[in-house]
Amino acid sequence: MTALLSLRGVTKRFGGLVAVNRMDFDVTEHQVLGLIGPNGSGKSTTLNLISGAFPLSAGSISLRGQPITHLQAQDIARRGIARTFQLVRLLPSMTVMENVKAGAVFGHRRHWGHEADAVAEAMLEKVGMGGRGHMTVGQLTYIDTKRVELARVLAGEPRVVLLDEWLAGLNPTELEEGITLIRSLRDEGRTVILVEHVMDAIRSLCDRCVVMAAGTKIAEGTPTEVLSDPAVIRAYLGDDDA
Ligand SMILES: Nc1ncnc2c1ncn2[C@@H]1O[C@H](COP(=O)(O)OP(=O)(O)OP(=O)(O)O)[C@@H](O)[C@H]1O
Repeated sequence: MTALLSLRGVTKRFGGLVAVNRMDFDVTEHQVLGLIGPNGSGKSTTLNLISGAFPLSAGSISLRGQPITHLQAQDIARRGIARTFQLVRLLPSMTVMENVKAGAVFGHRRHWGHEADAVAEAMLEKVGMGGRGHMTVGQLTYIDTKRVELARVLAGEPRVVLLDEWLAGLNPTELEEGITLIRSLRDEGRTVILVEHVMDAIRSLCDRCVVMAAGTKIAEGTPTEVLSDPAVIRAYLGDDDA
């Protein structure tokens, strides 16, 4: 299958620290790729490189064979790559509806006026926040801020959705709902890259996984393959415990 998104030799240095070291991987259409690894292994930085938040130190990233390596974050979003953040980023002075509409206006497929309203309503409904568009961000619970952030991302109709620990901190019922929601994104044709520590979610959602440790890819395969790989187990447990 042809790659939708490809990373080749992607490297990010912060001073003397190599946070991401020559990462190579492909994601195809309709795929959920799990990007996993211990804390500090470079997963969020990899998402930041894909979404254009940070410039690459070396390597290249392409979307449908077109280089996006040197594009600004807003241009990458316009091409159809959108992300959520580990620490949810919503505009606190705006209502839920206004936040989601911003996603519709500035996303991949731009919607204006009534059309933006309709898209925002539909996305709020999709994430279980229907009818709550009038609320302010300050009134929301933690899980609801996550839902609204996802609605904002989806309102831009991205082809590739980058989820940075979107399932973290959810209770078991919310987790089930979250997993169902992410699965529905793939079913409607989107490609998802999931940075996640919740292994049940990785097992039930991901077609493939890339495992990082200390900035480097140490394994790639199905969740079952990588989670039984001794190098992966060692990376999670540490050498002393393995
Ligand atoms: N803006 C930055 N400036 C300097 N160092 C950074 C920056 N962002 C990340 N790092 C460092 O890069 C390394 C990789 O961090 P990153 O957040 O990508 O890891 P992660 O795998 O997402 O971790 P976690 O699972 O804990 O979120 C860490 O050593 C981190 O301290």
